[in-house]
Amino acid sequence: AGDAASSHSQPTLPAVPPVQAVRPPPAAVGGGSHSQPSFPPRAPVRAVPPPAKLASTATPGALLAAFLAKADPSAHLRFPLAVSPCSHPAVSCSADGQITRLVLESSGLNGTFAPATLSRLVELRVLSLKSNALHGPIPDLSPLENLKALFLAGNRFSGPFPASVASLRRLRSIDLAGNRLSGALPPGIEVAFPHLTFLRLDANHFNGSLPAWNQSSLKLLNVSYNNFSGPVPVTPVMAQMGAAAFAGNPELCGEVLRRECRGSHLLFFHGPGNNGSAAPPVQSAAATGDGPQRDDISLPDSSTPRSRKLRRRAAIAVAATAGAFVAVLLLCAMIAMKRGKKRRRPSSAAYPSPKKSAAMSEVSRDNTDLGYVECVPDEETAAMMMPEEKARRLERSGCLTFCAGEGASYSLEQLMRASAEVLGRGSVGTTYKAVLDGRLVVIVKRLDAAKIGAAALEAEAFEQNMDAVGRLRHPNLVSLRAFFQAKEERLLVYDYQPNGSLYSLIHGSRSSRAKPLHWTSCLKIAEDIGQGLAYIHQASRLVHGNIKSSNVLLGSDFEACLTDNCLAFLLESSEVKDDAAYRAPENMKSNRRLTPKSDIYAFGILLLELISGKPPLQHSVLVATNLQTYVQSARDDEGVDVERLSMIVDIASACVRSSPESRPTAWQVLKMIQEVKEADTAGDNDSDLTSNS
Ligand SMILES: Nc1ncnc2c1ncn2[C@@H]1O[C@H](COP(=O)(O)OP(=O)(O)OP(=O)(O)O)[C@@H](O)[C@H]1O
Repeated sequence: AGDAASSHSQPTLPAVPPVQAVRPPPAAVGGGSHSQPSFPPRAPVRAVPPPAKLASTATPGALLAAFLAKADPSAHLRFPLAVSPCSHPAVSCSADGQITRLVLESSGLNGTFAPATLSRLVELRVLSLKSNALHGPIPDLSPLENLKALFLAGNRFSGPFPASVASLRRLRSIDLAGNRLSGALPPGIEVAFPHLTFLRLDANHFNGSLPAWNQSSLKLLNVSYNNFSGPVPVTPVMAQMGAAAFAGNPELCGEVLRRECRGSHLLFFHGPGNNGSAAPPVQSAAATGDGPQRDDISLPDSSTPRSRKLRRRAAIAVAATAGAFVAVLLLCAMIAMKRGKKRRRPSSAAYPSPKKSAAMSEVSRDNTDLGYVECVPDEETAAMMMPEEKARRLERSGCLTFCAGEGASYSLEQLMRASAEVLGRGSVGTTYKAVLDGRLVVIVKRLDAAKIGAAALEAEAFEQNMDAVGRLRHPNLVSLRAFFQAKEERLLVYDYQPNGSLYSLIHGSRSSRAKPLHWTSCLKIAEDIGQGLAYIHQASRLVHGNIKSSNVLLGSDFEACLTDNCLAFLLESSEVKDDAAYRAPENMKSNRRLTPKSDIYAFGILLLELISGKPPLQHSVLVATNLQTYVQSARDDEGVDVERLSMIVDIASACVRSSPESRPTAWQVLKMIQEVKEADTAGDNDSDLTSNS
């Protein structure tokens, strides 16, 4: 139990049940069985000797009582100390009755942490006193040599980083966030914990320089909102954490923060050899053969010093991205998930108990009407655990939202370990393929603020838009599963579509003289896209805004699915750059005022591309082209029924009319395509179905 609970992810800590008025049995003082079923309502809850008088052979129960006497002076936590503490769910014990785990989170402890009390529970593996109001210094904990997880976050502890903690070499998880600890970190702390996986020191008053942590085991580090100064050491591990891990320290500088240090050069990590750890595995799509092989996603050639430098920067940037992603997720792990859109915390606890989190996830899994599960916005939590001026500095921050009807289908730990691979860079950001625990594959789109208007990234607007997009569920749409919103991060998580894009299918591996796709495949794909588009327009009254062959992906059954759905709002204030061929004439100059009729125009262009196998036609070329001849000449070796082919060309022609008002609706387009398809299926010309196979 100790090992499991010592992992860095909060939910592994056992739940603390609601505090009940539990009273000891009349004759159970000093003993008691582990399976004591109930306690008669009599006798005082605690009769505790002061710590100074504790015998060196004091029992675990007596030590715990001594701790509670100071930590809970009003004795509102009615802990059944007269019997063995092992019977309490907050406590785990070894076979010989030694306490190995003590979790007293959000328990209203508002006194001090008395020395020589819990620190004498030498078999402790896990100690969590999170989200109380304990004050004063953290006492000497050096006897706790077996301790693996120490969670003291969200209290009011003051004084320096406890030197005794630095002597606990078995520690893997340390969370001291949200206290009033101050001063410099003890020298050598970067090598004090060989197995460290999780270290949170954020929202304290620490100062001095940052140590160069570089344990390959370290998955989360957060020192934000302190007063650290000087360069952030660019070890591979620290570079992975991303800028958010160091934010809120005005005097910090260096490459990781993209802030030049006064009087010195920016720091760069100069490759393996500096303790040897490597950045997370990131490959270009071209390297793996997965996704379109486009020039713009490859890193610079490494043959020149400049390109090596660029490559290094790119690697650090990608590593930082992955780190930021992980940091955002872990930040969310510290925060309770709440049902629905409720925003205010009902309790004053800075952190939820693991039990609450687990219960929330259960609810969200079971309740598909829920819409989505939302984290408590970070600043609210921060406001409860941080001094006011820090709370003011902390704007809206990390929040994970699962979309319509989704429970958390992957754990934070899985996400933390996910490896990321760049698939490409599109109009709104960079797309990654992330593999969780080597099994679950998701697509993560990291939005690029430089490509997107600031207005679209405004937190409320972004959330509203993504909420609407996240509700779209249709077999021909790639589902948005979750989105993340942090101060400087916007991440979208989609289902992974394993069979590439329609762009690759039509143009990718084919030579310029290759034939277009099989006629029946064309009809099926056209119908699929039409279904997805009609759903968007009709069911949600949204606009797709970016219909093109690279935004049609093929699912596991080769069904065509529209992706990047309804992200037009992200591009409203950006310049029109790419894919002009799909742009309706009325939208040529501006991304504003995209309408369903803009989508219909793009669909018409896509339809022509699909059935001709040729690149999309620019509007100027289109108006001067006889589309019937254009398409028929592309398919003249197929023996496709000319009448049906001409019907599809007619549908496309209607879609690309110059006047938006004269274009059909998505439902009309779909219906017309289905009529052609039905005629084809029931048709008299079976040879159509075997041509071009
Ligand atoms: N859900 C997904 N499943 C599998 N591959 C995907 C998924 N989403 C995107 N991709 C792949 O990632 C590549 C990059 O996608 P991205 O959306 O960033 O660029 P794009 O589609 O070329 O441009 P734009 O952003 O303008 O739509 C795509 O070419 C596609 O092959």
